[in-house]
Amino acid sequence: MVPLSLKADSITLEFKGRKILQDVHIDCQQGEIVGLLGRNGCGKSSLLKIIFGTLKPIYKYVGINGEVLQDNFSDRRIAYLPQHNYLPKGLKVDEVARLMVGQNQWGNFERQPGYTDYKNKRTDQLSGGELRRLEMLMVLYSPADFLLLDEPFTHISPVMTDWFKEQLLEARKTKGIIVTDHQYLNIIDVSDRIVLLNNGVTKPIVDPKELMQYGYVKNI
Ligand SMILES: Nc1ncnc2c1ncn2[C@@H]1O[C@H](COP(=O)(O)OP(=O)(O)OP(=O)(O)O)[C@@H](O)[C@H]1O
Repeated sequence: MVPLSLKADSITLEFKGRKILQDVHIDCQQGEIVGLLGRNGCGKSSLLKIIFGTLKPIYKYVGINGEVLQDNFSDRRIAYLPQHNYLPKGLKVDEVARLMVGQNQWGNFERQPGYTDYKNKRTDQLSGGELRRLEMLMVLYSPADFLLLDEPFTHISPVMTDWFKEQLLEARKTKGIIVTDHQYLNIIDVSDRIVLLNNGVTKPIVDPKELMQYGYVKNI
């Protein structure tokens, strides 16, 4: 089967006349992990929100295999993990999981300790890290073909980081993933290729040492 291809192109974003993204391009194939790096405030979260459809830019093209997508959150072809916790407080974990997890993924999802340990609780009874792990699991096991993950490594402990990298590689078997985080070594470790967002445009990074030339890291 030919892998699906997500393409975002010509993305231009301004906030109150300040240009954030200038004709940005990024793409991702089913079966690959693309790591998105960039300094604070360069527009990484905005770019993911635009691809997902919750932020309206001046111009965008977002498509899968040439089919233009508008509000990707409504047809669930793309799933998005926002930078901050997204599950409202007071929801029953098992009920919200059944809404978010893909039917064909449920069997694998319901065996995950990140779900079984908390399935009889409410979202406000979990710690920040427990909630983050649950939110990540729900996105990873969603029915979407493509995942956009904003800072999944932030706020989770080292052992959880290793667990999450394994989960990402498992999800990659059937999905395409764009992931951003300032824990750049984890991003480099888990990604098939790296894209740097710098001065409003994306640049492919072939050698991690280029990240020094662009001033993203001092040493690598
Ligand atoms: N709703 C908004 N109104 C005005 N400016 C905004 C808005 N959202 C974001 N910005 C600005 O746009 C720029 C890009 O923000 P964005 O959150 O996309 O950056 P980021 O690369 O994800 O940053 P970080 O790595 O710090 O999370 C920042 O300068 C931010 O202050």
